[in-house]
Amino acid sequence: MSTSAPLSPALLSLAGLSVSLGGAPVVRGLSLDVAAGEFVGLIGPNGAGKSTLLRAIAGLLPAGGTASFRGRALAALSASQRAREIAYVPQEHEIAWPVPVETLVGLGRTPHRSGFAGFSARDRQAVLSAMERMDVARFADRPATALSGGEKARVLIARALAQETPLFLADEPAAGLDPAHQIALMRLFRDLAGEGRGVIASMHDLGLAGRWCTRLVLLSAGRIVADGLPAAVLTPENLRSIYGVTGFFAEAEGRLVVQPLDLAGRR
Ligand SMILES: Nc1ncnc2c1ncn2[C@@H]1O[C@H](COP(=O)(O)OP(=O)(O)OP(=O)(O)O)[C@@H](O)[C@H]1O
Repeated sequence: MSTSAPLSPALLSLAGLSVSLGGAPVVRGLSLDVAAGEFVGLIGPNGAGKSTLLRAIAGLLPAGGTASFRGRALAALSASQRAREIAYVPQEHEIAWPVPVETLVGLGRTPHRSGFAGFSARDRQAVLSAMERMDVARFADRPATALSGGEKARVLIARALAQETPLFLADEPAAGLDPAHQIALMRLFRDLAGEGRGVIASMHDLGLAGRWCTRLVLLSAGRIVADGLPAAVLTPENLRSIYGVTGFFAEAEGRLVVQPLDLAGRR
């Protein structure tokens, strides 16, 4: 029997993960491995459990089953150990205090700093690089509350990037961004995956998901109903049965183009 190791060992392994909210099961016995180098788009209709799953992986919700990171139980990691491994960008872009953008992005370095030590050259470089990658460096001194919705979203992604974690989780990160910044974000996530990190992002824009993710995981009612290459997941049948829509499918520049067209069953 062959015992050769898999080519890409999993960064994240979920087995039988379950989460209940308000007494109701929302994520139901979900198993999933995500390897370094993958940009996974988590897709599915409203209420499918995407945010709940991301929040459970980030350690913000108690979950049943097992979740491990590079073979270690996530539950055994301290909050700061976990924050050095996994960054999470929430769906809400609320910023409570008028702190300068650079200070807010600098909070992403907290898990790497000890006590009240100042910022190291490495910390400053990580903050600057994250602000540049998210095109917010020109706002560095501006209060983070004095930004547009999309700019705030980019600042919060920059804060998570500054964490420099092997795994990056983002809940609908493309929502509210203009097309150029959406595509720049998709390119960034592909680059992070190319650097050997793992990215899991929930997405409603099936066009972006189909075109840029290396893999799609389709959730419905808390369960995975399809998992694989974008073209294998975004099929006419899955669009109809899971989303209740018809779609236009094509290929451009070697990658999938998907555009939802109408409610299924309408003429
Ligand atoms: N605190 C709560 N108590 C009870 N049910 C909840 C609670 N929070 C969320 N839910 C339910 O859990 C289900 C999954 O919610 P979740 O936010 O994970 O879905 P989602 O796939 O991210 O949806 P969306 O695309 O709308 O963001 C929904 O049916 C939601 O109503």
